[in-house]
Amino acid sequence: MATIAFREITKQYRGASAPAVDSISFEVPEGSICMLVGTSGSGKTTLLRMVNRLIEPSSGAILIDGKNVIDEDPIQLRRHIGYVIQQVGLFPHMTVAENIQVTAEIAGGWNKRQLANRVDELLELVGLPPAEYRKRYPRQLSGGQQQRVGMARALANDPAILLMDEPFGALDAITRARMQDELKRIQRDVHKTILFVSHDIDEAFKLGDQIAVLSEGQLVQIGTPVDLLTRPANDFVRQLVGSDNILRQLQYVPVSAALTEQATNTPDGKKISSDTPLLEAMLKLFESNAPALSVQDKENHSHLGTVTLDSINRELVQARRNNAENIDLAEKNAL
Ligand SMILES: Nc1ncnc2c1ncn2[C@@H]1O[C@H](COP(=O)(O)OP(=O)(O)OP(=O)(O)O)[C@@H](O)[C@H]1O
Repeated sequence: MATIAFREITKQYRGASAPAVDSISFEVPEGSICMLVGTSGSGKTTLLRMVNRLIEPSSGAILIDGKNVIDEDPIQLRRHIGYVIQQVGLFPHMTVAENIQVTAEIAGGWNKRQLANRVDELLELVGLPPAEYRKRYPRQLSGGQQQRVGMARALANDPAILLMDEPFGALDAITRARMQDELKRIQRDVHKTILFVSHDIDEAFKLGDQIAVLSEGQLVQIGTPVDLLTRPANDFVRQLVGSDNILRQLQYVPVSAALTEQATNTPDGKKISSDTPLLEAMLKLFESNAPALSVQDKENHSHLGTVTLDSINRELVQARRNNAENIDLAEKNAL
């Protein structure tokens, strides 16, 4: 596992009037997924590609476990960082197995049997039964299957870091949702530190432990999905993440935000974990016809309070009010 730390990282392309990435600092904790979102041209890909030095920074530092990537040999560095892009880039004349093992072969240190075992293990991991897919050629795969092979190839060397640049951008909505679920499942096993560029805010919410919002080369806000929804730094973030969108609030804000003050037990003992989204709590209240649910700490299961339809409604109204006040404040400040 590895931590990535950006320290005032800047990229000024020659001849450009402003930096593409402008003194950005933040950290991606090891084993977490950080989503990079923002409008087109805001610097997401540039930031991502500076990590494996496909693009050289103009100033600042990128530290991987405290070591500046600039001090590393770029080829060595790339062997330890998986890279997945939209145009998967499989070699058409090589089988699936050959495409996957090529990265491990380049890195060296594997014998034939180990390589074959590794390929099968990775194919299993990405959900392609080895016996069926090992010998196929890329043209015999669907777009989603090619993307799975791309993932397997990126994981072949067991890198601590994965860089993903709109990997699912070219897939239809259903396949994309399936790939997102697969990535979440794989991440539960492999615990990589993942930096993921996305144009799809729902994808960012679904996958991100953190979401970094970029605009014109600057980091506007970084936080958890719920941070961004409930405390957007400005109007740009509010619009981008849809903080006014009630359904999104219900989907992502946890019940712990809507506790009633009285920490009393519910009469029939219906329980719910504190990280359950409001929407799920509402459905459970409707389904069970219970007046309230007991909210339990997601770690130690202690009783934190209760949640009711009223308390959920109160939270939503309060969130709307906060949003309206923030808009007023932003407008006043702009005058
Ligand atoms: N090689 C380059 N030379 C000069 N300018 C570049 C180069 N690559 C990117 N840029 C500029 O840098 C800025 C940031 O580009 P970048 O591709 O990082 O943005 P992005 O947020 O990934 O965009 P998109 O979402 O459209 O892919 C843009 O203004 C782009 O025109």
